[in-house]
Amino acid sequence: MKIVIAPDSFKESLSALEVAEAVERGFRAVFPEADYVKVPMADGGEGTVQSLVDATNGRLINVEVTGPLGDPVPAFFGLLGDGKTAVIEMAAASGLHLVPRHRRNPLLTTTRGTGELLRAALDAGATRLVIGIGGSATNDGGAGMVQALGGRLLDRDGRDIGPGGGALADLYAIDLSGLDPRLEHVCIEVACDVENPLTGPNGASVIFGPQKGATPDMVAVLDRNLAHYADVVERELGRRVGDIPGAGAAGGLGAGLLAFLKARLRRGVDIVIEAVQLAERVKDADLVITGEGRIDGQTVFGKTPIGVAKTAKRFGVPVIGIAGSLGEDSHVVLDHGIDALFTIVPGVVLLDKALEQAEQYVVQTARHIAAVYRLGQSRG
Ligand SMILES: Nc1ncnc2c1ncn2[C@@H]1O[C@H](COP(=O)(O)OP(=O)(O)OP(=O)(O)O)[C@@H](O)[C@H]1O
Ligand SMILES: O=C(O)[C@H](O)CO
Repeated sequence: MKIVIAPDSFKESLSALEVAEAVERGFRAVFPEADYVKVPMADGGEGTVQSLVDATNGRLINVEVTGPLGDPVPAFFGLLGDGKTAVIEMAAASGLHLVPRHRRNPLLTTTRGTGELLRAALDAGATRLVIGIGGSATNDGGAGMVQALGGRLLDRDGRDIGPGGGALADLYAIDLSGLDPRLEHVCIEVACDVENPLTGPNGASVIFGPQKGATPDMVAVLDRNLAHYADVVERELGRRVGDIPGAGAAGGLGAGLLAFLKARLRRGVDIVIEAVQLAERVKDADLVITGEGRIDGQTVFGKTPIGVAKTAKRFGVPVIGIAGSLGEDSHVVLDHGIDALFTIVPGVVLLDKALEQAEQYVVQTARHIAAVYRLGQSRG
């Protein structure tokens, strides 16, 4: 019997590999001889680098880069087992968690560090870049990112504009002649955490500016600046990117990646499914187990368990989902390829305890699931 275990991480408690190992332990108590294939998964969000490194026997590479406010921060990216795919979470370099609340100011914060991570990935020999974007402290449209890669964003006097969403007001011309030439030959795939456009009432500044420290007045300036930025990009490069869903992700980094690096935006879980060759691994499985920290009605919108379930269903393989917690509408996932759903918490416990005990709870739940599965087989 072959069992594929392909969960996402449980945020704040377990990495995807840890979840998979715990499931295997629980199942082994009932099916000691089964063949277990662990495939740590992700959807482009936090934990994607770790999962893909774990799933492909790749390695984490640590690099110091420019943080959102210009101070150096320790960051990382993953070089996957194929030696040519690098995986980057922009938040590792330019994330909101890197800026203390009282210093949050998207007029000033920059994605320069994200560009530096991309450069480090090129230095490591990557020819394919997967970039998960979201959770940013920035609203600069990816301006800092392209500057770090050798692009020049100039004001009317031909000087480089400064960092942050505030300085975009000065942008007058764009010169990409100094852009790192290696970028010509790499394929760049971007997973956005949201589908917002660059500007307007659903744009990056209005929807996500406040969480980054923008006051209502700042939001107005930031939105106007991103609109100006998009106009200059269109005039100078002939690319119109502001309305593409995801352009507004990570403070407009989505737009910057599309405009300057000709990146392709894709659903994160689809990128991961491809990178870990999930179809190949599940096609002859008897059972697939997936899961994530919380499963609810939103899970069907591009989250890992559904991506995994759809892949398994292409081969008619049954799928069981497990979650740290189940939201009210979690049953919706039963219409999207998950055949049965379980939560791991054994009783009424405080969230802190649930997070802390997660590993043990997963083992226990997996053991119960395996027992039910055996029962089904014995009636066979
Ligand atoms: N072991 C656990 N027990 C109970 N609840 C958990 C456990 N682990 C995670 N959760 C709950 O699930 C929430 C969301 O976790 P989840 O892993 O689904 O993240 P997410 O925000 O959907 O991540 P992403 O969108 O990046 O995939 C956590 O904040 C936590 O409240
Ligand atoms: O970084 C952000 O702005 C949000 O996570 C949306 O992408």
